[in-house]
Amino acid sequence: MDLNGKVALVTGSAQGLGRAFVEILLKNGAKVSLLDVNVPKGEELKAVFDQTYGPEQTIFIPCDVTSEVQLKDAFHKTKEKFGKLDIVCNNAGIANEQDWEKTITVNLNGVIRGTYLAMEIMKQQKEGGVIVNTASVAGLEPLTLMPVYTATKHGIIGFTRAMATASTICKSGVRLNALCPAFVQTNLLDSVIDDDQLAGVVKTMTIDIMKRIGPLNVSEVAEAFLQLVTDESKNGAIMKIEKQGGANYVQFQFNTELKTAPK
Ligand SMILES: NC(=O)C1=CN([C@@H]2O[C@H](COP(=O)(O)OP(=O)(O)OC[C@H]3O[C@@H](n4cnc5c(N)ncnc54)[C@H](O)[C@@H]3O)[C@@H](O)[C@H]2O)C=CC1
Ligand SMILES: CCC(=O)/C=C/C=C\C[C@@H](O)/C=C/C=C/C=C\[C@@H](O)CCCC(=O)O
Repeated sequence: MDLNGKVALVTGSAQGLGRAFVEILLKNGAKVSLLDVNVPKGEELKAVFDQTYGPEQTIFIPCDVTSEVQLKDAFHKTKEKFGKLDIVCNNAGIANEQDWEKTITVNLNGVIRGTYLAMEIMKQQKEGGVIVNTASVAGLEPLTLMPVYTATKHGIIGFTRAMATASTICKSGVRLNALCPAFVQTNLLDSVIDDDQLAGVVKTMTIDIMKRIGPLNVSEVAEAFLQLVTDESKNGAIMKIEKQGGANYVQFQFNTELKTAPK
């Protein structure tokens, strides 16, 4: 997929991975709708992008992905402003095991709602579209310290794979993928490490692991994101990216017996 003239929407785009995803989309010629609950940071970033890419290439929409009204409105405003929607990245996420219900509503409900809103628009477009949901390695292997965060990321992967299969069966023209980074140097990672609520011995163990495998930087993950967005042959693929191992597609074991029609 050539990104020139394409229209994208990224949630959680005011900083961290979301900001990096927006930047690589802009660099490749796309117009981008930035959604974030952090309005000052979002407006500040919009001003930066206006300088580099011109005011017409982006729009910033204050949006809390846990609000159905706000998310619907943001998708509507994006379609109204740019006329179409080709790429959606449901990226907004938090790691808060104390307020675990909020973690579920942001990380899982927000991705599910964003996916459905994107499908509604894209399936009516001749050119379809692509949805990339930001999961995590924690969606493939549990994080001892963050069981609820782990559950949300496992949920994103299962949901995305199911939607991708349904999209193929219905010939909707929409591709769906999930991106699973290992540790990435962002505010989220810093907040987890600095969280003194986390258990001592397990925290030390996990931080040792983090130091050993090394955090990725956001631009490394953004390159993997771009690969998923532009490769039109990969509907349903789940991509894992680690500091040492780089980016690889995850192989899942299918129980073929489950796939045969009932006797
Ligand atoms: N940092 C890491 O080690 C990894 C992060 N991830 C995932 O990447 C995604 C982005 O995380 P980071 O860039 O690391 O975090 P970050 O904290 O640097 O950025 C997250 C952005 O999402 C926004 N946000 C949070 N709640 C929101 C809500 N309810 N509505 C709208 N926006 C909201 C924040 O304001 C912030 O701008 C998350 O889904 C996270 O789970 C996945 C693997 C590793
Ligand atoms: C306190 C340490 C921690 O859990 C940090 C989490 C930070 C970011 C969120 C997440 O998206 C990153 C996950 C990265 C996982 C990488 C490798 C895992 O296999 C480590 C498993 C460590 C464990 O058993 O807890």
